[in-house]
Amino acid sequence: MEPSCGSRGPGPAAAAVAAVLPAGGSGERLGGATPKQFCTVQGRPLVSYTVGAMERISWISHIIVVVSPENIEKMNSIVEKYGHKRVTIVRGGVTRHRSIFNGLKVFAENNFSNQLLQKPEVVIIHDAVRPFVEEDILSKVVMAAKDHGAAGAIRPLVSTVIASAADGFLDHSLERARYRASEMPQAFLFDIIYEAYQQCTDYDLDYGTECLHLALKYCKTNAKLVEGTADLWKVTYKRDLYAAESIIKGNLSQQVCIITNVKEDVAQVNFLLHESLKSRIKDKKYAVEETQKLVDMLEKSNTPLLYPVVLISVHLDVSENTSCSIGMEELTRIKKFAREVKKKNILLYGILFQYKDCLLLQETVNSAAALILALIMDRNPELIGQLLVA
Ligand SMILES: Nc1ccn([C@@H]2O[C@H](COP(=O)(O)OP(=O)(O)OP(=O)(O)O)[C@@H](O)[C@H]2O)c(=O)n1
Ligand SMILES: O=P(O)(O)OC[C@@H](O)[C@@H](O)[C@@H](O)CO
Repeated sequence: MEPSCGSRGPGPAAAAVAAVLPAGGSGERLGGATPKQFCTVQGRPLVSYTVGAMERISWISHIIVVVSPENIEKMNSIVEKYGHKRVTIVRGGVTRHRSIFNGLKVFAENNFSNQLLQKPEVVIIHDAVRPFVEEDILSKVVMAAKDHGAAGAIRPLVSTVIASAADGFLDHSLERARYRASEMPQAFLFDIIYEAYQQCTDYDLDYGTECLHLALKYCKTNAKLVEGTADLWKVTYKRDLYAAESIIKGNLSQQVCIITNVKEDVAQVNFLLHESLKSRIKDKKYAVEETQKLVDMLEKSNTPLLYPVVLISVHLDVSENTSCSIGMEELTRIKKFAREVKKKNILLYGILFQYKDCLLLQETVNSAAALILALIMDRNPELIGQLLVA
């Protein structure tokens, strides 16, 4: 008997779109005691970036994060600390498919979680360890799922796929151009993917890796394949975590608020420094503020600091004499202050800008700008409170 795999169109009770993020794995291939979805990048768990990416999309009505039973409390604290909304945490299973199935049940079975959420028309399934997902690809797979029942992001293969014979020698290889790597996000009409999971065998649940396959096998639904972007990759090995950190730092370093003090005698230096920085930073805002006042502002703002905030205090030494005008007492004060604000997730660095010879001003400005960019990019907590000489 043909399984009833739900209608192609949205049911009357259908809400908009929901997302299920499987985050219940142990991350064996990455190694270490902490499952990769909870490994921190810039002090923030990887899963929080992925949840944040989904939250930024207003038409995703609900986000289901599926975690193993022993990590439910940890996930609850992440949701609270980073102010995540529209999130429901669900108990995972021993395999990825079982976790995803559990995530879907929250929309269909009363007794599965303490709240039955309105069934979505379309459900996105996206690995929680794929943090770099943008609205464009999500919109494409959702629209394709609405039209075709299922859709998934794909990417060109980097390596050729080969088949090994029982004796461990090459049996045959596949013509790489005819194949693609199945990535995430994927999207399905809820009724189709839920029916597929209800129909599938334990073997599928325990050994399968492809949701699109379940929709085809059990609901005769050929998923629409959507070309994805290069940053949809999954954090699997340690190198992937380093790559994720580098990308996140790079993104953060393009958002800079340049604070300068207001004293007239340094207006020229401020202007030149801004000019030198603005050619190298995409998304910059300017403000004039004293460092302490800025720290107080950050402290009083009740929005959680999702990332370490980099503050760079530029100390101008315009004295005529050759020796440095900043003594050990001031250096110690700066270091102490930096340690204090570090507890508030603020990384404070110092730049000593010695402006003695106007002929060298532009050179010194460029050196200061290069140091500032390096500090913003590197965000090394070991350098806080140090005074680097431009
Ligand atoms: N029982 C499982 C296994 C995996 N996943 C999730 O499915 C996604 C992709 O799976 P994978 O990369 O294989 O994660 P792990 O199983 O944790 O990795 P490994 O195979 O290296 O242990 C991850 O977000 C992972 O947390 C899950 O929700 N439940
Ligand atoms: O196989 P793993 O459990 O490592 O990761 C899951 C991936 O297979 C899956 O996310 C994509 O291939 C799309 O199905």
